[in-house]
Amino acid sequence: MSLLEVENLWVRFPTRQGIFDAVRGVSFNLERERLGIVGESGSGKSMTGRAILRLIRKPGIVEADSIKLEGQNLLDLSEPEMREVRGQKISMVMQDPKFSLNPVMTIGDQIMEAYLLHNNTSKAQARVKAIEMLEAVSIRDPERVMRAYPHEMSGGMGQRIMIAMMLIPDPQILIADEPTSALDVSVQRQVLDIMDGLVKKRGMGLIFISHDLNLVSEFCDRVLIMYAGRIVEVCDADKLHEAKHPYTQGLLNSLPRLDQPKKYLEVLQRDEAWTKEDSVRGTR
Ligand SMILES: Nc1ncnc2c1ncn2[C@@H]1O[C@H](COP(=O)(O)OP(=O)(O)OP(=O)(O)O)[C@@H](O)[C@H]1O
Repeated sequence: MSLLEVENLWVRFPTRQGIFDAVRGVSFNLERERLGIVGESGSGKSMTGRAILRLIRKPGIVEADSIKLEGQNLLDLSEPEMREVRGQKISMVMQDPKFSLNPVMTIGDQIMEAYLLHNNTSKAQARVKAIEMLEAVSIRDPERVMRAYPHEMSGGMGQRIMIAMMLIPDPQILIADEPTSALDVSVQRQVLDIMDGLVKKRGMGLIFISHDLNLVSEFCDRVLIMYAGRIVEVCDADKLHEAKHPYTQGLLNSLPRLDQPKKYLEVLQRDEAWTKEDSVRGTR
C-alpha cells in the first residue's frame, strides 16, 4: 500500500466566465520518497498540494475519486477529523514563512504552543522538545532563537523554524511548496539537506513543489510534470533531462545554460492537444 494515493483529483473555481479547472484529473502515488511536482506558474502545483489537505478556500471546489492516506480515504473524514490529519499526519510548509508565523509571539512560544496542542504534557517538557526541534533543523543557538520574534529572523532561519514547527507532530508526509525559492543558494542547500535527512531518518514522504527543474532533478527521486492542471509526464528525477513530452522539453530548453548560451530564450508552445492526448492518468 502506498503512503498516499491520489485518484482523479479536480480543483474547480466558479468564475464569471464559467467554471475554471485549476487541477484536472490528477492521479499519483507517494511512497517514502522525495516526489517533485514541477510546472510553470499557474499549472496547478500548489492547488494540488493544498487540495490534499483540504486547504482550498471557498468558492473553490475539490473533487476526487479518492485521496488515501495509508488506505484511509481522507474524503470520508469530517472537518474536525481532517484538522487532526493536518496537524499530525500531513504538514505543509509554504513559500514565505513570514505569512505563517505569528509576528507578535516569540518563536519559542509558537513552537511550544504547537507541541502542547498535540501532546498532553507540561510546559517544561514542551520547552525541551522545542529546543530539540530547533537543533534538528541545524539552529545553532536555540535558546536565543526561542526568545526572538519572527521579524528578527533571516529568511533561511524563518524557513527552518517553520520546518521545525511542522515536524513537531512527526508527520508521515511533508508537503513543501517552493520552500527554498526565497533563499540564497547556500541556505537553500541547508534546508534541502534537512528535508533530505528527514525522509531518510524518519521514513517520511515528501512532496516538493517547485518551478526549478534543475533543483528538482538534483534533489528528488521522482518528478511529476504539470501543465495546465494535468500531469503530462512522470519520470525519475535523474532522467528529467531525457523527458519526452514536448512541454517538458520546452521547459528544459528554456533554462539558461552556461555551456550553450542562447541568443534567445525558448518560448513555450501552448497546445491544448498535448494536454488532452498525452495527459497521464496514474503512475502505476
Ligand atoms: N480563487 C481562485 N479563483 C480562480 N482561479 C484561481 C483561484 N485560485 C487559484 N486559481 C488559479 O488556479 C491555477 C493554479 O494555481 P496554482 O497556485 O496551483 O499554480 P502553481 O502551479 O502552483 O503556480 P505558482 O508556481 O505561481 O504558485 C492558476 O491559474 C490560478 O490562477
